[in-house]
Amino acid sequence: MYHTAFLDLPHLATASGSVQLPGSKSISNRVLLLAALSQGTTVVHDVLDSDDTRVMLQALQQIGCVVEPAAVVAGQPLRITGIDGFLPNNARGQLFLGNAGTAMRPLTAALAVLGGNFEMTGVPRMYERPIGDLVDALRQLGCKIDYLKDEGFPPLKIGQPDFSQLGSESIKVRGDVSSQFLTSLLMALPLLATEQDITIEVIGELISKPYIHITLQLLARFGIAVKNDNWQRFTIAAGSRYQSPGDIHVEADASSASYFIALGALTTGANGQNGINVLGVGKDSIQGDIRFVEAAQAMGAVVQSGPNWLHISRGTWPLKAIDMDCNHIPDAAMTLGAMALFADGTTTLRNIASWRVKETDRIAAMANELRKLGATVQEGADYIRITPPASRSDWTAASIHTYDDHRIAMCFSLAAFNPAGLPVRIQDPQCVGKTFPDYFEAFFSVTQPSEPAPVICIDGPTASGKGTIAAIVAERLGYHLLDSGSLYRITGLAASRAGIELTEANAQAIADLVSSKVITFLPDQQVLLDGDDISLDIRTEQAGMNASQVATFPAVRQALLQVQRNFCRLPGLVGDGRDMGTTIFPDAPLKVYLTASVQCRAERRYKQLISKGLSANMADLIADLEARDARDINRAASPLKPAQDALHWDNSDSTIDEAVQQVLTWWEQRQPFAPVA
Ligand SMILES: O=C(O)C1=C[C@@H](OP(=O)(O)O)[C@@H](O)[C@H](O)C1
Ligand SMILES: C=C(OP(=O)(O)O)C(=O)O
Repeated sequence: MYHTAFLDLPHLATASGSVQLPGSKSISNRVLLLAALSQGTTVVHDVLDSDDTRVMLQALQQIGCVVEPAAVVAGQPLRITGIDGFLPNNARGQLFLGNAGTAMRPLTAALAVLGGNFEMTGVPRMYERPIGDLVDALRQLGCKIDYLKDEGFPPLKIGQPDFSQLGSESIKVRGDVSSQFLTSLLMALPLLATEQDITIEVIGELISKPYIHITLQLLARFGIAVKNDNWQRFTIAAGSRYQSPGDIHVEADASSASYFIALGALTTGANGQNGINVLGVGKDSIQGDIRFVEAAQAMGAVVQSGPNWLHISRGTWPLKAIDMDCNHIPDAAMTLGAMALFADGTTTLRNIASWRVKETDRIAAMANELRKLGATVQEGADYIRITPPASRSDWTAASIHTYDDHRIAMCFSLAAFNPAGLPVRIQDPQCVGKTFPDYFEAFFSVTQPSEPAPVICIDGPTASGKGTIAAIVAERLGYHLLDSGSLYRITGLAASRAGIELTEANAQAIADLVSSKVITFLPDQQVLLDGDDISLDIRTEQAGMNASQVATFPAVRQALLQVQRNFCRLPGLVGDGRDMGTTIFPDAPLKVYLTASVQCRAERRYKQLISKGLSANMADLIADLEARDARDINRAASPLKPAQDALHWDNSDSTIDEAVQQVLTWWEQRQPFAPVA
């Protein structure tokens, strides 16, 4: 996940390949709660690991469930041992539910029926998301729920219910603000339907109906039968008791699939590959958002599908504008808003009033951000109408505000395929953590830029501070990092570990070996070789000697040129070394040449050595640095010298922060985004 303040997506040209999507949020949080209420242990496979499921899991542990392991571990199932319909004595506490509607609402209903003493809290936006219709319905039953702040909104306080007046009348709930209220009752009321049937009656139009279908399907898996009379009355049979199904598998998230379905519809592939494969969810999905496929087809996408896969490629181009009632796909419909940027006319998305009470006011947010890109947008209480920029020159480079809404961030990544060749800035990219923490990594794994990904070169003499500064700049921008100075050490180490003798005769074998390795530079000078931490191993004296040996082999030098260029990947690269700007990336858009006086560099080295408890002598250090500079400057291959177009920074009297800030300012000056006010 990217934790940067913003993430710049360079202009993108093509997309192809496969993405395995993470688990469905809606299924994960339902399954976790149902397993928690059940008798027995449920083994949950492929559960989503994200902010929304983390708050649910934490809350379930607080109410007395045993969860093993305590948090999701990739590739491992979760074992949940339920409370079998009863809270432990004296169950109480404060539950933090972030901004997860699928945690706040269903847990409120379940705990209000079970009768614990709980405070239900969340992030500030959660306190603006309605819950009054659910509270009203639960109060009809005899549940005790108080508002701790504003009437009709969390935070809430749940107390002991009194079911003595419970009669045979149906429980009424409004269905036109959020279907999650009905879902919450459907999951909580089996706990009460031991002696008698319980009927829920929906008042007003039921929105987001397919989510009720998910709820009913999963209730059935946990042994609860519900009679559905035309989506108006739902009857839970007397004698209900939650029973674990044993193993249960969470399919991939159909709403998350929408971004990749759109990607397939928008793009052509590169290198003869065509289209995007989405793995983990397919035509048999129980999730309503799978019907986004039909909407994408209506706009021109060509989609093939199997039980748990989809293949999407571009069909009609430009896309066809549509006019669609999107009530059944409220989340995925936002992706249609982004696709509308590429349509041949005006697209209207209707019956989406619920957008206004989700992570943010999504109608207003989509309208604002689409306008920034050059679209003409009209919004109403429950619709949005989008006309794409009239021509290429009407597109503008936009810095997209994301309103702490994962879907805004994900939707607007698609704008990087604009016909105007413009990059797109996504602010606060970590908001995708709500449902798809690795969204941008997945996105970059199947997209290709129109120009090589941007590179910032930071060259300079030894001990000028370039390594530290490059690492911080890379971290701030979310870019990859290349510490080219350590590549010969890494090559020498890789060869010795593979048992290859470091001789000229083996030069090609060494070159092939290093080309096949995955080398990763992390901040704080950590280096990984195929995932193994080799940071210390490459710093030994032996590693230094091996490095000088392999550095004399032309085949190795040639291979390393390509290895270094391969670091230039989305979203961008910061490379530090001596010949980044002159030889390796001569076309880089920013080249910095960092210097510092010999005296100053020697002092830094001195302090470094002393702080590690090593002995040091200033005169020797100065002599060493001077000799090293002379060697670097005078060597025949790629000598140390500033590129002609490099910007110079003398680091003798500046702090690391100042140098980092300078590089970032130079970089920002090259971006077309309007400065953030
Ligand atoms: O039940 C669910 O899992 C959901 C229902 C929908 O909400 P509304 O019913 O409020 O539209 C949807 O937007 C949300 O992301 C998940
Ligand atoms: C509306 C959403 O979330 P929540 O489950 O919090 O309602 C969403 O994921 O788009």
